[in-house]
Amino acid sequence: MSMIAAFYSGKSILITGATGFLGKVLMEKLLRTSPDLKVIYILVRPKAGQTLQQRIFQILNSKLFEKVKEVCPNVHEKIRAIYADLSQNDFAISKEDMQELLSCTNVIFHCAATVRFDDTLRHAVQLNVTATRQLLLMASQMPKLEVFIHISTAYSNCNLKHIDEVIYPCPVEPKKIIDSLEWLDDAIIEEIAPKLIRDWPNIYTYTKALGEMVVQQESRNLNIAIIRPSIVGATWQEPFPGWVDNVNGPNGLIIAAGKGFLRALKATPKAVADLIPVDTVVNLTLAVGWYTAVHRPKSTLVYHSTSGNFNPCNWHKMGVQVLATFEKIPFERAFRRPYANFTSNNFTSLYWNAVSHRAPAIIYDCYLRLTGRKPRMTKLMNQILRTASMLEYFINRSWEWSTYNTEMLMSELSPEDQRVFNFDVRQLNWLEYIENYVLGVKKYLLKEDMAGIPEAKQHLKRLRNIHYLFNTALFLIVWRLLIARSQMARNVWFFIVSFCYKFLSYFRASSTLKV
Ligand SMILES: CCCCCCCCCCCCCCCCCCCCCCCCCCCCCC(=O)SCCNC(=O)CCNC(=O)[C@H](O)C(C)(C)COP(=O)(O)OP(=O)(O)OC[C@H]1O[C@@H](n2cnc3c(N)ncnc32)[C@H](O)[C@@H]1OP(=O)(O)O
Ligand SMILES: NC(=O)C1=CN([C@@H]2O[C@H](COP(=O)(O)OP(=O)(O)OC[C@H]3O[C@@H](n4cnc5c(N)ncnc54)[C@H](OP(=O)(O)O)[C@@H]3O)[C@@H](O)[C@H]2O)C=CC1
Repeated sequence: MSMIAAFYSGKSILITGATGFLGKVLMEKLLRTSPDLKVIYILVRPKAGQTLQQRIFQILNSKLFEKVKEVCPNVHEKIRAIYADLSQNDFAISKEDMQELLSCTNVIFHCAATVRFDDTLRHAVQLNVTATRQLLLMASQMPKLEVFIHISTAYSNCNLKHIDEVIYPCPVEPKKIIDSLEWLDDAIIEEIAPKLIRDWPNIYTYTKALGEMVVQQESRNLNIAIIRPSIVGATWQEPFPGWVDNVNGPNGLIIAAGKGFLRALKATPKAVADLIPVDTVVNLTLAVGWYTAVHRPKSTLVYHSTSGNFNPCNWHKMGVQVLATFEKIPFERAFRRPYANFTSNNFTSLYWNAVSHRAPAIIYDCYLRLTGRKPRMTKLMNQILRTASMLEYFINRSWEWSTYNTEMLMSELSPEDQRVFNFDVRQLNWLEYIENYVLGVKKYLLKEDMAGIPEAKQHLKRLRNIHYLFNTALFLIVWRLLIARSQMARNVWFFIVSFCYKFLSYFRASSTLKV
């Protein structure tokens, strides 16, 4: 019997960010392993013209939840969606709902955040810092609360090289920042933002660091733990391999590379690609929830959910495997054949951007214009290059994350829990994982059918022929221009032609002799 699963049985669990990538997998695993939990409260806002109910209906009827329905047929009854906007005062939750949450909640998983690297400082602080403080305040008024789990990121201290499982202080107190945002206007905030974030690469990682500090300062006598995942990727095993549902992190770049838009990346091939499957993060999160509630550690423990020091893989290996998978399982209607180049040199990177990215986009847009269609490739390419440049910081460095707490927890689990809530990435086979990942991107993000693979392969062959034809034509044109202008080029040309002629004559003569 799993002790972790038993712990969540009968519990009322509050999840923020349940409609996000991590939140959905967390909700799925909870329902599948503890189908007799009492209720999962999820704080949701209406979005993209959908009501709360429509959003939940769509999530629960997605492929991700198919297995859950076998063990928990009344899954809809287990989820109680509560209208909330985390950027508002009191989360804009109604009085009745708030009362219910305060009196019933046993466990909190705080996953909600803005993960955009380029968000405004005001919005990122509202979501990643103020909302965390507000949730902690709510938690302190919950008499039945046993544990509060805060999801942070392994990159919250990415301005350091070696990162321990401790909360590091930020140069400016979060409270001071929250207070000043109340009276400063947006223009001034954006002006001071670079000075505040100092050596953090973006507002996201900086505000996640502030969020952790808030957790430490406002923890009162709450039973809290922090999880720090690195780059969260598609599912490894559960509920099935390769599930992924947004374009964040590597996903968008995998699409761009598979469709042949992105053919070079400013990356350090030997740097560690610290990817961690989302189901591994969820298993660790649930195990930490159980451990913290049952063992009540004296201080707030931080757990790193990273792969680098258990089972390292570098960007070169990952890139090669991604490309190999594109050969086997190509994406449909690629713009160019997937090809790749990692370079850490600025000049080479500029060269590849011009030759491999911008020039083909401009040529294609000219073709669209000439055929009376609207040009779109340059805009798309700019978007992809902007995204790639935002992620560059993370693919050109390696970090060392200590994992004492994560390893301690692993040793505390029963063999059954180690199996059901496996977060041991030493067992992960990268080649297999990446293949499933790319397949998942094709199936669940691009919604492409496997039956289209032969046609996609044909399309790539056609692209290869066009590529050869284009290169040959380009070579001949350049050469013709050179010959017309330079005596030296003419001499070289006559030398090559006479050499080939002599070689062929010799070959013909020797084959005639043999006969
Ligand atoms: C030595 C030789 C070796 C050879 C080997 C071969 C090498 C191969 C080289 C080339 C090929 C590459 C192959 C790929 C293989 C592996 C991939 C490696 C990449 C790994 C990247 C790792 C990055 C890790 C970062 C981790 C940081 C910390 C993790 C976290 O804690 S949180 C989660 C991270 N958060 C995010 O990822 C959010 C990032 N996104 C943003 O901040 C923003 O979206 C933005 C990028 C700033 C863009 O903002 P905009 O306002 O301009 O646009 P908007 O958001 O409105 O979106 C516009 C449209 O673009 C789409 N889009 C958004 N994000 C992405 C994306 N990441 N990729 C692609 N497309 C994206 C979006 O959907 C919109 O589309 P539309 O709706 O159709 O308009
Ligand atoms: N993905 C990754 O690579 C990593 C993620 N993390 C952390 O994991 C956690 C989850 O990330 P992930 O699932 O990837 O992110 P997503 O962007 O997929 O999900 C974010 C969630 O937060 C919710 N949210 C955002 N703003 C509000 C708001 N104003 N009111 C209510 N809900 C809101 C979103 O709701 P809605 O659907 O309505 O937008 C969504 O459910 C975050 O704390 C993140 O920092 C850490 C390391 C890596």
